[in-house]
Amino acid sequence: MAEIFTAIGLMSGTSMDGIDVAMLETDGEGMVVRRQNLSVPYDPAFRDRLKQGLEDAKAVRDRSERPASLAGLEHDLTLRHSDAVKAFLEKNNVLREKVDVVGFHGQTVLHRPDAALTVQIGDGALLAREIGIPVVYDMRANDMAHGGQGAPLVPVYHAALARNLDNPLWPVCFVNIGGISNLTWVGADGAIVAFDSGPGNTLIDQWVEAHAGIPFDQGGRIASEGRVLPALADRYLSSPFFTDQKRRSLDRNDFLPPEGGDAELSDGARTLAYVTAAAIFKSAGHLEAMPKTFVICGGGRHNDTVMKDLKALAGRNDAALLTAEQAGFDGDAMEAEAWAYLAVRSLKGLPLTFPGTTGVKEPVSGGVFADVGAIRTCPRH
Ligand SMILES: Nc1ncnc2c1ncn2[C@@H]1O[C@H](COP(=O)(O)OP(=O)(O)OP(=O)(O)O)[C@@H](O)[C@H]1O
Ligand SMILES: CC(=O)N[C@H]1[C@@H]2OC[C@@H](O2)[C@@H](O)[C@@H]1O[C@H](C)C(=O)O
Repeated sequence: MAEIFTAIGLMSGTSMDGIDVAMLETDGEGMVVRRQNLSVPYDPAFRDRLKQGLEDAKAVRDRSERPASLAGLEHDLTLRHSDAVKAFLEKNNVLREKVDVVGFHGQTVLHRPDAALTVQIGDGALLAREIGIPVVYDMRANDMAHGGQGAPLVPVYHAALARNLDNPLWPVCFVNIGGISNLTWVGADGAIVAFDSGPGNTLIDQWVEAHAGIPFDQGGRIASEGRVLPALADRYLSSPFFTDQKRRSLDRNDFLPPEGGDAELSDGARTLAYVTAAAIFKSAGHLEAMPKTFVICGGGRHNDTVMKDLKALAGRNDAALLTAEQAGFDGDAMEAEAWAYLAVRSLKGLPLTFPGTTGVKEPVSGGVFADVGAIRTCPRH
């Protein structure tokens, strides 16, 4: 019988809104039992420190470099993850001895696939010592070392979930609308193709923060009062990203928010909501066959204006559109669950990425293993 692991995943995504914690029992292959999850938001002051960290990271040329400001941030970020794990265990009455491994994403502060450079801050050894559970971290580096773009990594988990769908119309496409959006196409035979599909919530967040002083457009309400400005939408949708066959992953700063004079508040939010939805379908146009079922995950599915546009675009493509919950999943916990799943695959030496996901030359595993007392590269890579 395949070995079953209890794993916790930790995700701090490009939106920098907080830490998602989720637990799974899994063999790292087809068997996935989803357990509890918890979201721990960052306070505004820490979000500001993370944003500054992205600025400081622009000077980094080697992924192990930590200018003084980043070293301190990495330390504090790691302790926040440790607190999040402890809060999760306590809230759910889970003994730490019952958890075999923690998958730790850390925070991406720089992602330049064109320069084979991706930097996630997060000290796996410190985390393992703090929580007393082995940690697998730094899961993007080995992919890049083998010619991949280091992202997206969630697709292999999406593919495992796709196998649990009741009677879907194939091909199925999982869409994660986080700070950046990414999609995973799964064929009826289990084949996967994946890539980042364009800007997600980050532009909307940046726009409403700059012009209304709020972190995001709750429910897409501000957007619902505006109208789409075609010239502004086109400025984003005509980006070379959408025609570049090689570019599969994006950095948070690859798309920048509009200037203040480009629109008033609600028209800007409305236009960016449309851009978020349209970018997904524009990118899906590169797939060998348009999906028949879309499963929408990530924080962007809470934006009703984005969802309205997505439904209209799916309708025009004769596709069904489901939220993660309608498909039987948890759209907020999915990335954290994926990091739990990836940690188990890493322990087993199974591939995390494939030529069809990150563009890596051949399927590769990855991750660094930090035992409660020592660090080593994961076994069997
Ligand atoms: N109720 C809501 N209404 C509108 N938007 C929301 C709502 N809740 C969350 N969001 C959006 O979702 C974002 C967070 O999404 P999510 O947690 O999926 O991103 P992430 O994991 O940080 O990003 P990525 O997947 O790019 O790493 C918020 O910044 C916000 O824009
Ligand atoms: C470098 C990096 O952190 N990329 C993130 C980001 O956020 C969404 C998209 O861009 C995706 O490529 C990736 O995260 C998800 C979890 C992934 O690797 O699958």
